Amino acid sequence: MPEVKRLSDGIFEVIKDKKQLATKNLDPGKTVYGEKLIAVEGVEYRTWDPRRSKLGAMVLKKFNIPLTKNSKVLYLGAASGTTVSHVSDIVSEGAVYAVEFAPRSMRDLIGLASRRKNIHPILADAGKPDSYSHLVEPVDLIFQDVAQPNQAEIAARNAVRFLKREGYLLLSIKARSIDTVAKPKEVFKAEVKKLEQAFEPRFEILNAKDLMPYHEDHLGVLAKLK
Ligand SMILES: C[S@@+](CC[C@H](N)C(=O)[O-])C[C@H]1O[C@@H](n2cnc3c(N)ncnc32)[C@H](O)[C@@H]1O
Repeated sequence: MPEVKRLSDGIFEVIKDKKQLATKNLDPGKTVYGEKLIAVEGVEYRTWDPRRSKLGAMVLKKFNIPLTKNSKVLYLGAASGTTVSHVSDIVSEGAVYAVEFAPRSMRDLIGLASRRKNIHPILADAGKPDSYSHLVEPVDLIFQDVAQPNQAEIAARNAVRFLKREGYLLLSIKARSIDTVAKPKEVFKAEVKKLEQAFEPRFEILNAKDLMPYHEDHLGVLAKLK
């Protein structure tokens, strides 16, 4: 019989044959991307694969993920909604504003949002927050996974527009999207420095770690507005 251990608000570990990350399924009986459903004491959980999710990897790398069931989240780079669906489970009474600019992914995301009322899909370029400012309320957390050369700048533009004063930024930085030849460590150092110094608003970095062994050459960053 599997057991469940709570890691933080809405995030669990299911202990069966081996430990698995999981969230409580907001849409019982349904899977989103081929993950497993596990019932424990009448509650259904969906397993969460850290190799398919930078946020999942950050949980396992002991980032303190500042999400609660009431959190409002701006999610930049939603793709087809793999990780968005887990955020939707976690912020069960909050909201996820999911921005994605690829129409094919947006179709999947709209399908997901039709079953999960806390997901608000937005077809837009995350680098142009003015184009969706009428659709998004002030948020407690911005999660960004866009794999673009100007990742830090995109984060700052959205933070100044949407992040509450005490809000958090969780960022996945992909070294190869910024510089294909430089050493990832050097790229990470420069990006963290940008977040701290280059833009208004400036960020205080609370945690920054690579996401190995789940994602190669990716840095996870947790930051707060200064
Ligand atoms: C690495 S994938 C995201 C995976 C997703 N976060 C997950 O865990 O399920 C990056 C996504 O960001 C999207 N993207 C890249 N640049 C973007 C931009 N400027 N605005 C909106 N979406 C963008 C891409 O189309 C792609 O779907």
